[in-house]
Amino acid sequence: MAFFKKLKERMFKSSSKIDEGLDAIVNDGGEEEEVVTEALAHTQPAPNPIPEPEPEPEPEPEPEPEPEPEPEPEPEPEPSVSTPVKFDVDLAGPLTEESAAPTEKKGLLGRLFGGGEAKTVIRRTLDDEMLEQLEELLITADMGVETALRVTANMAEGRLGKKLSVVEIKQLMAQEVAQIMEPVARPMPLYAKKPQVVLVVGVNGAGKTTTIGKLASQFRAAGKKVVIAAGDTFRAAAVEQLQVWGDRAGVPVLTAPEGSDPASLAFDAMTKAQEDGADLLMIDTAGRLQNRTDLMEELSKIVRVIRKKDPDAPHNTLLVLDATTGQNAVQQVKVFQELADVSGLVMTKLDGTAKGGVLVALADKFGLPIHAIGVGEQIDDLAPFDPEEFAAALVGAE
Ligand SMILES: Nc1nc2c(ncn2[C@@H]2O[C@H](COP(=O)(O)OP(=O)(O)OP(=O)(O)O)[C@@H](O)[C@H]2O)c(=O)[nH]1
Repeated sequence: MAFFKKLKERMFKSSSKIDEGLDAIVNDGGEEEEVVTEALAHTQPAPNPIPEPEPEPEPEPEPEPEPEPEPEPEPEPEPSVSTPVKFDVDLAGPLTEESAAPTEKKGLLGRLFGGGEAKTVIRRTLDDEMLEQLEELLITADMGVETALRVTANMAEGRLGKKLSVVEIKQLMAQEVAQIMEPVARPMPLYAKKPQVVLVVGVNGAGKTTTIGKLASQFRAAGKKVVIAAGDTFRAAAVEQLQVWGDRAGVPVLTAPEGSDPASLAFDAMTKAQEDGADLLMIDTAGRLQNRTDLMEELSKIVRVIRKKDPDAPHNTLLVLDATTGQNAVQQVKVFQELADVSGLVMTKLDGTAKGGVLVALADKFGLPIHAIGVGEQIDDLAPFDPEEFAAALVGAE
């Protein structure tokens, strides 16, 4: 729950983009409606229930053959789902005869008892034009055309012609996004195997080093013994940075001289991790995509070498992606799937970008497990991926 608050704050750029877009869409052709809120319920102006896809069949008042001669006054047929009255009822509790009374009566009653407060909310009828606008908005949030189409089509199912407010659209959107992401939300699997080898791949600057540091710290806090191998031997700065993270996490970092063979370092690290009885060995790698053939050769050599020690290694190949690259991340997944046997994704830098929607596109397109998300540069700014929380933070829903 605490992380959700942080996630919402950090994903402000993505959610405010969607927020502003939704305001413009609903205002364009929407109509003001008056709703009555309970004074003590500090809710959004219009937390009307989202219209259900299928209209509920009206409950037929069954004429019960009562043995006792007690003529019960039957309730009036219910008002339509999207009236302000229903909203009041929902806030007040279960539907009762009194609470199902028409709007004016309820509003008056509310006012008489000092509890009702009239507010206006803008609702727009969901039609093809509005759907197209919603789709465009999601595309600008980097969700990609196909995924944006899928989300809006699911939102529309059984709801065309219904009136929706911004708050309701957000809830609906969050619901559909979460549904797409649910199947891929899986923490990195931990095996009994010692050491479990985690190969970390991704382009330069994606956040590999930072992610390794954060993960190492979390595993260590969970009582795991971790060893890190600074496999990007081509950049002295990368090695130094990893050492800093290792120190922070209290985890040993194995390094090799600049320009030396990363596979040889990986082999040494594997030997050390085995000798030390480490639970996890995390291997950082270079990310120079400019020369794909070299990179592929380098990665496959690392894999070949560590397999001499354990034929099942690496047990996980994590692809780290930078959210600020937006749709470009889609291309990166394709390329790294060719270069390595990617088993899961970590998306970094979801803070400070309006392109968070790309993670939805990745979930939809590749179905690869999403293990964690990064929302800052501090050691505790990496969290397991929770689809509902992510979806709500992305669209700015409660
Ligand atoms: N805002 C933010 N910055 C991040 C996040 N993750 C990493 N960074 C920053 O991104 C920059 C690059 O991160 P690194 O971990 O060095 O990336 P790398 O993939 O190891 O890059 P190379 O060492 O160049 O291969 C650093 O300045 C990090 O502090 C995140 O979740 N949010």
